[in-house]
Amino acid sequence: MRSYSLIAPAKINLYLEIIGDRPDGYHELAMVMQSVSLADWVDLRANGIEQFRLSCDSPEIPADENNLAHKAAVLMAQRFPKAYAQFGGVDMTLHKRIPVGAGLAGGSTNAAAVLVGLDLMWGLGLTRMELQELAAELGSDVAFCIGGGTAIATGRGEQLDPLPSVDYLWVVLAKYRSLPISTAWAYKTYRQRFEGTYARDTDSLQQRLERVHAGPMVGAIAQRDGSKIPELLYNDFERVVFPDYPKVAALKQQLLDLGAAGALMSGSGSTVFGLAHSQARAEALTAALREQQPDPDLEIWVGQLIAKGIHLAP
Ligand SMILES: C[C@@](CO)(OP(=O)(O)O)[C@H](O)COP(=O)(O)OP(=O)(O)OC[C@H]1O[C@@H](n2ccc(N)nc2=O)[C@H](O)[C@@H]1O
Ligand SMILES: Nc1ncnc2c1ncn2[C@@H]1O[C@H](COP(=O)(O)OP(=O)(O)O)[C@@H](O)[C@H]1O
Repeated sequence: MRSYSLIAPAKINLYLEIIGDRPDGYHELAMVMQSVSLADWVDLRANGIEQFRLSCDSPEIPADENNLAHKAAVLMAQRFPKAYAQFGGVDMTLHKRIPVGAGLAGGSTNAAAVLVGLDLMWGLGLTRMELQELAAELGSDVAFCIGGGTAIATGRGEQLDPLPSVDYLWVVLAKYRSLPISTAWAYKTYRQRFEGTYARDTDSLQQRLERVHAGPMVGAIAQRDGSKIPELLYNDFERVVFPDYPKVAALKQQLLDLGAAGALMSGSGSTVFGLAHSQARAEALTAALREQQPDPDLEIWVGQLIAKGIHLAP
């Protein structure tokens, strides 16, 4: 086929623990990642020339070679030069719905969509594992975005172990448009403020990883215990973001006060999400939040936790 439309879902982190420094300057993580129904659309159209071109409906992100989707296409061309020479490049169109600097992996999921789309277009037949290995070269979260769903993510975030779906839960996502947070800033600040706190932990890294695998959040998901999951949400990044961005902390409290079953900041922020046990409750929560905060700067989406990553548009 000469063109593909792919749906690229955002992610949230149901659990995020920073468990150590790594020699490569990154951080060792123990996370539970979760795809949500809020998604971008990524259109790919073969252009018959050896060039990748990108356009995007959001002025907030680069529409050039700095875009992570463009970087994904260049990586595919480098790895599969024969296919590139045979099929040529693509025109990529990003229809952005996922906010930027939101802790929702908007850039990562666009890059994942380009990897999956070019694999299909060029007939490469790459396995999930091969796609994830390419993805990890582009960013720590890109590998998860390929298959999505619910998964434990360790290492830099690219080592994945699938978990049973929690698609029986609903989510309300809320973010101040004018308040993006840089992932690099969040990690740097965490290191400055808390360096040594994980080093003082007497458990070895292996023991800490095992503890997370055997931890209550993973247990609740494995047992399909939807009532426990909202109580077990956790994110270390709240420790650096909340003191510097009190509006984000207040938003989480507001979601809880309005009856969210649980609430948490996603990734390095600034999105805060609330969980609900039904669509009706999620919509009631959205309406109550909107009524309390008519501020147009506050964007709110209602959605579902979903069991898939990149997929073809219907
Ligand atoms: C925090 C998380 C949680 O899911 O998500 P976001 O809030 O960005 O969505 C991720 O770890 C973000 O992953 P991603 O956005 O792919 O990160 P990268 O591009 O690889 O790295 C961006 C920056 O974060 C730092 N980084 C990233 C991952 C990691 N395990 N340790 C780090 O220290 C890197 O040093 C770099 O400065
Ligand atoms: N396709 C893309 N979509 C979104 N952001 C992108 C993309 N390509 C590059 N970026 C850049 O990545 C940075 C943040 O990315 P994003 O994925 O939105 O944040 P987060 O890591 O918090 O989820 C921004 O500086 C943005 O300009």
